[in-house]
Amino acid sequence: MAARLAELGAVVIDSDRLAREVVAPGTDGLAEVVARFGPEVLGPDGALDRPALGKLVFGDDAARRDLEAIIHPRVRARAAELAAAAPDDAVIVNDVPLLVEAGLAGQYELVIVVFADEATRVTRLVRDRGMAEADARARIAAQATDEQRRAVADVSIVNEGTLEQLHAQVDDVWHTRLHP
Ligand SMILES: CC(C)(COP(=O)(O)OP(=O)(O)OC[C@H]1O[C@@H](n2cnc3c(N)ncnc32)[C@H](O)[C@@H]1O)[C@@H](O)C(=O)NCCC(=O)NCCS
Ligand SMILES: Nc1ncnc2c1ncn2[C@@H]1O[C@H](COP(=O)(O)OP(=O)(O)OP(=O)(O)O)[C@@H](O)[C@H]1O
Repeated sequence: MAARLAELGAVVIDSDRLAREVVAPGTDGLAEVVARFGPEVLGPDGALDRPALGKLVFGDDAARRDLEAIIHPRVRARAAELAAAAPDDAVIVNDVPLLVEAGLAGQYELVIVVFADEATRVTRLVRDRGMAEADARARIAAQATDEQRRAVADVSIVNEGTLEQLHAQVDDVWHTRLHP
């Protein structure tokens, strides 16, 4: 979805990418994560061991909230900088997986939610990210429900079919709502 919007000309700000950048080696974000979770969350190369940290936080609400308190303010600050640096006439797309969880829906002019059944999401996480099924389910359990997402959506897209079907829906939103 975000990749297609970028092809159409949007300036995409990817929160997942920023969430990685703010804990890259040498950052104060990484230092805070290590102070909270211990050196066990570092790999031999000194970078964050993401699967290890994922095991700690998906299944432990307090730990996850602590991690979010370190990462989310840094992501928001960096996203604001990137948005401010975009050309005046740019269509800015913020790709925010935790839009509902972080209470950010009110910040944007238009909210597009992409829906897929839980079974489809689990299948994709296992197939495309090599995740164990139990880990995929634990991660989804830490997220908002479809109902909560529907409540904030101005536009709903269903991604249950082919990539071509997804692109057709995205193109339609682009031409009718984002760049009419
Ligand atoms: C726990 C971490 C290290 C696991 O890393 P991993 O490489 O496996 O996942 P990645 O960061 O690529 O996230 C992929 C997806 O997981 C889900 N997810 C990530 N963090 C969370 C969270 N705190 N709560 C619920 N779902 C989450 C989202 O759907 C996201 O798109 C990482 O997800 C993390 O740092 N999470 C906390 C920061 C955060 O909230 N990131 C989300 C975007 S701001
Ligand atoms: N219906 C589909 N059929 C086949 N491939 C798809 C489909 N939808 C998305 N993809 C592909 O899956 C990959 C991930 O898509 P995308 O980044 O939009 O997912 P995402 O939900 O944002 O992932 P994450 O939340 O982990 O960032 C992309 O390479 C995309 O092209």
